[in-house]
Amino acid sequence: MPITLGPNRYGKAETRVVALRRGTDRHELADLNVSIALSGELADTHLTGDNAAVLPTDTQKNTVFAFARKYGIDQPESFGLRLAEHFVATQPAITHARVEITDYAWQRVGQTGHSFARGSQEVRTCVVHHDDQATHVLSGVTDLVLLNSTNSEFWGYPKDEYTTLPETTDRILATAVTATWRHATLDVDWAESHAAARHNLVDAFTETYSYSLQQTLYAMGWRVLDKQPELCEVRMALPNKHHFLVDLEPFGLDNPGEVFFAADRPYGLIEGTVLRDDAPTAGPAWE
Ligand SMILES: O=c1[nH]c(=O)c2[nH]c(=O)[nH]c2[nH]1
Repeated sequence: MPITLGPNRYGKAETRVVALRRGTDRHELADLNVSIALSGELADTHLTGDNAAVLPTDTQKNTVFAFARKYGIDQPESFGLRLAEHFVATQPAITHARVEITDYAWQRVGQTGHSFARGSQEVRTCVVHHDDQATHVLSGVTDLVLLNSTNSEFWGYPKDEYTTLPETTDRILATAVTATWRHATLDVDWAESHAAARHNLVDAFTETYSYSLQQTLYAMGWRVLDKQPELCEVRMALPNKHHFLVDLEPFGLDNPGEVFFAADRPYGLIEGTVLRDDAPTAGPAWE
């Protein structure tokens, strides 16, 4: 039976780089987690152990640190593009580079110019795919935790012999947004575009009177695409962070929607894509 090598890629995952700009007393801090995956003509190392085409993952890690020093880290997207283009341009066997970056935001605290605090779990994300055919950039956010304490209903769903969930016309709607959006062009102000997308997601969440988290998901993706012509597709995963009304009757107390049990699992997971009809093809962007 013939057996062949299938798709493969390799690279250094999760290089944690912190870069300080000390130009003035007001330091700039970038804190990234960078994962590189290279692919191309890599059959030999798999089939015979010939490493002539295998730039060590250790070298890839060193390149991240060297580029942080040489070029600084401005936006994760521009740093990712620089790395992806470098590996494809300098390694003859490498035809495709994927660089994934998580950007941990630090907020300034105090008046020193050199003091920072990490607040929420929220992180900024980006993925760059680069080969000689095309370059794709995805940007996003994970763990953006949002809650509406009213303006959410859930009813009208099918009921079978296993259904116990009561219909509700007033509930808490809470989620931790993972959203990723695809850029239709590379001519983008990355910082501005990211801030706008986050803002549009939050606005749509807060302003939508919701009959389901699915409806809210679509409204969020729609708002981003409606306001941002540079983007063509938004993918989201929204866990439904259930808040169950606690029965306080055994204690002789009523509970008019004021005391909840915040369950952490299981949770409903609502996932979906919103995209323009004329979105350019995604190619390997989501791989
Ligand atoms: O917004 C919701 N969508 C669902 O699909 C669902 N299922 C469920 O039990 N509660 C909810 N809420």
